[in-house]
Amino acid sequence: MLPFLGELGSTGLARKLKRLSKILDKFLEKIIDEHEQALGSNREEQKPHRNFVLVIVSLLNKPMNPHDKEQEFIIGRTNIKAIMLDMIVAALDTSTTTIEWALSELLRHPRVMFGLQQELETVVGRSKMVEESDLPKLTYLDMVVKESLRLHPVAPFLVPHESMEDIMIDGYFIPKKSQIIVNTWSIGRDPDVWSNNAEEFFPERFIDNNIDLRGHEFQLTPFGSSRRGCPGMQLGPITVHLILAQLVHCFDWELPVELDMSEKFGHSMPRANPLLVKATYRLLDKRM
Ligand code: HEM
Repeated sequence: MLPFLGELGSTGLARKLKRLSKILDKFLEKIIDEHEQALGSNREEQKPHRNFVLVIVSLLNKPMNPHDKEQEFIIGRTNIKAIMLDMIVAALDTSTTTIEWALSELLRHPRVMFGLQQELETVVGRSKMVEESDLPKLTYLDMVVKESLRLHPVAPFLVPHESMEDIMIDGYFIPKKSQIIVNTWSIGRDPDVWSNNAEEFFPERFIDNNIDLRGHEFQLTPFGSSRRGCPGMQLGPITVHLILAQLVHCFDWELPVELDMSEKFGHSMPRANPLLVKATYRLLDKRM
C-alpha cells in the first residue's frame, strides 16, 4: 500500500515494526476484551457508558450510520483498534511534550516558578496536593501554560488542511482544494502579533485579554481551531494544567546541568534532549 516502506525491508526495521505492531495489537485486543466483558450481553442497558472505550466497544459490529440504508459499513475490531491507537498517539505524546516544555521554561525563569508556587500555596496550601477542582482558581498557571504553548506548540504546523472554497486573504488568492499548512510556531513568535518581547517567556502578557487555547483568537492556535481542531482540546489542557501544577506544587526543582532548550524540529516538536532535573519534595506532609 505504501511502496516507499519497501525500503525498510533491507534495514531490519520492518521486522522490528512487525514485532512492535504485534505487541500493540495484543495490548489493544486485551483492552477490547476487558471492555466487552464489562459491558456484558445487554449493551443498551449499560448506558450512559463510563468511559470512551466503553462507548466505542458498545458500537462493535454495528453499522457506522444506522440511518443510512445504502451504506452498510460495519464497525469492526480493526476500526476500534485504529481509533484507540489514534487516541493514544495523539493524546500522550502531545501532553507530555507540552508539560516538559512548560517545566523547562519555568526552570529558566525562577521569577515565574516562584510566582506559580506562590499561587499554588495560596489557593491549594502546602498540606495537600492539587485537585482538578482547584484548576479554575489557578489563573497564573493558566497563563504559564498558554505562554509555554505559544513558544512551543507541539505541532508547529498543525495538521495539513484542505480549503473548501476559493478565497482571497490579504490580497492572496487561495483556490478551493489547496493544501493549507498553518505555521502556528512562527505566528507564536511574530513581533507584529506579540510585540517586541515575542521571544521572551512572559506569562503576564495574557492578563486582561480574551486569548484562549481553543483558537478563538487566531494568534494562539496550539490545538488548531474550529471544526477540524484537536478533539482533545478539553481533555488536553486539563491534563497539562493538573500535572504541571502537581509537579510545581509538590517539588522544588534544581538543574544539575546547564539547561539545553534545543528543539527537535519535525511534524511534532519535542525537546531535542531529555530534561535532566533534581526534584526535592516540598509539601508539609511527607507521607503523600
Ligand atoms: C496538550 C495536548 C494536546 C495538544 C497540544 C494537541 C494538539 C493538536 C493539534 C495541533 C492537532 C491538529 C489540529 C489542526 O490541524 O487544526 C491535533 C489533532 C488531534 N488531536 Fe490533539 N492535542 C493534544 C491532546 C489531545 C488529546 C488528549 C487527544 C485525545 C483524547 C487528542 C486527539 C487528537 C486527534 C484525534 C486529532 C486529529 C483530529 C483530526 O484529524 O480531525 N489530542 N491535536
